[in-house]
Amino acid sequence: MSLLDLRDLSVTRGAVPVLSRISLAVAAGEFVGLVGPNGAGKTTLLRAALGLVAHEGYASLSALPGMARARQAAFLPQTREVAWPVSVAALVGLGRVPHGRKMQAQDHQAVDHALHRMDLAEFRARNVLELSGGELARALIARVLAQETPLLLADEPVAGLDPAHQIRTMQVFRDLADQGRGVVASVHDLGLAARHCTRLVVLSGGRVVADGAPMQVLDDATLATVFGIRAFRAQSDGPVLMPLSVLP
Ligand SMILES: Nc1ncnc2c1ncn2[C@@H]1O[C@H](COP(=O)(O)OP(=O)(O)OP(=O)(O)O)[C@@H](O)[C@H]1O
Repeated sequence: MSLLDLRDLSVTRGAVPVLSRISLAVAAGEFVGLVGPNGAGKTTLLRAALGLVAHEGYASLSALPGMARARQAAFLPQTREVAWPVSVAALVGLGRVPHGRKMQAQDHQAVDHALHRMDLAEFRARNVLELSGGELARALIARVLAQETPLLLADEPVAGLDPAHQIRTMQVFRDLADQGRGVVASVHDLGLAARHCTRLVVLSGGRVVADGAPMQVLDDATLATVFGIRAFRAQSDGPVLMPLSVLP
């Protein structure tokens, strides 16, 4: 069964087509990495899939009423601004709002679990306005984890995290997929994407230009034509891909 179904999804900004007839289904058990150069349409695709951007075509989530959609899919936006001086635990607890009741034991458990997964247990009482950029990014990821939805959509979740927390976050997402949930995340680091995702979708110029197993998708031709780079490949406890140089 698909957790997300997009059919002929198109978005136009002004007179400019930003997404052109994207068809994509995401099943339980998949961790889909959305990769592509700056401006390829990754953010627009995630937002249109959620119905946050006017679009043509069909997006299964956008057809749902707000609260039902928030119980089906959690969304981590690219911007990480928090305006209120609340505790980390209170921020993460906002992930429980779609479950629509006063916080109960299972809600507190979900918050604790999310804090632990993002290595934030010691920060739970800290004012979010006093976190570093990476700590705040992790707190916002914890919030979407606490939402405990079948599907998680994340826009550049590992940007700004240190290497250990990048790997840990990608592993958390992979674990969610392995446990039968679905994750779609835009990722610029092709090495992390190749290593942790079960599937990569390559966007370029608002179109899907490749879709499949990570190391097959990131072949020399795609790296050259879409990203303008060449890369080193190896195997070491899984696939290794290291961008090496920009092609002339
Ligand atoms: N409100 C807007 N008005 C006009 N053009 C827009 C608007 N929002 C986005 N675009 C354009 O749509 C295209 C896709 O933008 P989008 O943010 O989806 O790309 P992206 O793949 O997420 O890029 P990045 O990797 O830089 O975050 C870009 O060319 C961008 O300039």
